[in-house]
Amino acid sequence: MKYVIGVDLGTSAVKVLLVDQQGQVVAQASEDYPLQQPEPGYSEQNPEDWVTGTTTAIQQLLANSQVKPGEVEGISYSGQMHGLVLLDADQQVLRPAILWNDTRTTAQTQEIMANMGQRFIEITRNRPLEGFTLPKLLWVKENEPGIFAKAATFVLPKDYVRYRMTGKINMEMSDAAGTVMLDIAKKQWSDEICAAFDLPLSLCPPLIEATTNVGTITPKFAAESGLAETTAVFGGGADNACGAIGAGITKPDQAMCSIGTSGVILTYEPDTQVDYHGQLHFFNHAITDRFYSMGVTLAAGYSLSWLKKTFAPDDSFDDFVGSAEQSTIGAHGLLFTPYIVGERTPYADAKIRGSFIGVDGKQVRADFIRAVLEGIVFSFRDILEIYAENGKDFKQLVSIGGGAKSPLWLQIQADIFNKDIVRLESEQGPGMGAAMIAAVGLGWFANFDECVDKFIAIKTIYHPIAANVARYSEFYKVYQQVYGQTKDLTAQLLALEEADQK
Ligand SMILES: Nc1ncnc2c1ncn2[C@@H]1O[C@H](COP(=O)(O)OP(=O)(O)O)[C@@H](O)[C@H]1O
Ligand SMILES: O=C(CO)[C@@H](O)[C@H](O)COP(=O)(O)O
Repeated sequence: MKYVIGVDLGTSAVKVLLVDQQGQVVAQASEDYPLQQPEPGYSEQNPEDWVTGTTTAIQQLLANSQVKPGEVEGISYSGQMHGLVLLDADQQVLRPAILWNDTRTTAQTQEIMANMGQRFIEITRNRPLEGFTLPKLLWVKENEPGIFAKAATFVLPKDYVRYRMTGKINMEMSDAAGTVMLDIAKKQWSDEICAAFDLPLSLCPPLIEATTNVGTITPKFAAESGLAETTAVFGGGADNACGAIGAGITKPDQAMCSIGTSGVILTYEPDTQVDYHGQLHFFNHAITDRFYSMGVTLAAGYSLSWLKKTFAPDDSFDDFVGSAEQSTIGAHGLLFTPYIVGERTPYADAKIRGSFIGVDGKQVRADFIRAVLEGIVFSFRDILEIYAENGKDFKQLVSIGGGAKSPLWLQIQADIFNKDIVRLESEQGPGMGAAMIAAVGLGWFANFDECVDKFIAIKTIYHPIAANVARYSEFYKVYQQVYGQTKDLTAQLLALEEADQK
């Protein structure tokens, strides 16, 4: 038998999948790691935790499956995007990684627009948001000059893990797009952007495609993980690009809804013709020479995890989420906005914070859980509205990520979007996408479409219920007003809190 491994380097955990040639998940394992938030708006992880977690998860995977290491023909990766890993000339990590949901870089995003303006958007096809990598590099340059002076190169989270498994430093294209230092149409580092911010081009590592075979596992990593030294290693992709492949989003008019730590509505783009003027993110796909656009809710699964950790740490996730059945549509008049770490789409606003609106003495815990589930999906509806304004209407969305485990949440998606929601056999889209990259890289399939036909299977389709759709559209009208009416209030509260921390 022959197998591939997909490594999904998420924000909350690394998840590894062992997949056979029929696309069956033979075994899976995962390892959690911590997130450090030393100051408001900061979000960091220790790259060593990713390597240790991946090593342990692979050991468990091989032990659980009884598969012989030599039968694992290939391995590839899906990685949380944008995180800055700075390396010195000896490839040593210089500081903790600054993650995608770290919003300390508002000043640098403003600097970028002031310096390059529209030209920046033309090259990168994105606005310079706090989460992207370039503002993080500039933050280190300005605030930690001693560290920056030692930096020889930088990589992204999954590229670092791949380096530790192979000894080769590269950056893969779909992730490189999320640095906003790439000319995404030319697929080259932008010397214009590097020059504008006085960054040496030598900082930017060599680019590879998702399916590029970068070599095999080093003897050291083989000894630590139990993998064979013969296993071929492929570039991998940004987690949303991999999620799209794992959800079978390989053609126009298909769309995905992902609830991981962040939340994403994404569609495939065949070329660079469409222009969302930076309102949506626009990146190179893990499918060579193709693209995707997406809107991002910064705290989707994270809002729910925060609620559970804070108020019900001992409940199981299934029980906690399931208890929202005891509430009703609109959570007895309670609305939640999921801006608990700021927002990206449709409001590029690092200072906004979340709200519960309509708190009433009659409400119970189930209403608060329900309001959080609904508020997250309302924020996705905001993204779908941008697509609709640009003439894109999707018949159905494929739902993936940890949030797709909940039948209640899937029905809420169908009702708030008024669209069919597809649940797949495996909700682990990014990990499956990573395994599919290895399968295509190995030549098991001529292209991703062939691999999708073999590997992806629908489990259930959730259809919108007309009465629920009508009721939710009334609540959505109120939800749409909350951002404007809470923006100043939450900014004042944040300023008071920040002053208190100093
Ligand atoms: N049983 C469940 N039902 C609904 N949502 C869940 C469940 N378990 C976890 N989640 C949500 O899934 C999120 C994690 O999803 P995952 O795709 O693993 O994220 P990441 O890739 O960012 O680590 C959590 O933040 C949580 O809100
Ligand atoms: O910043 C983005 C996309 O631009 C996030 O989607 C990250 O890529 C993290 O993903 P998850 O950990 O939520 O899967």
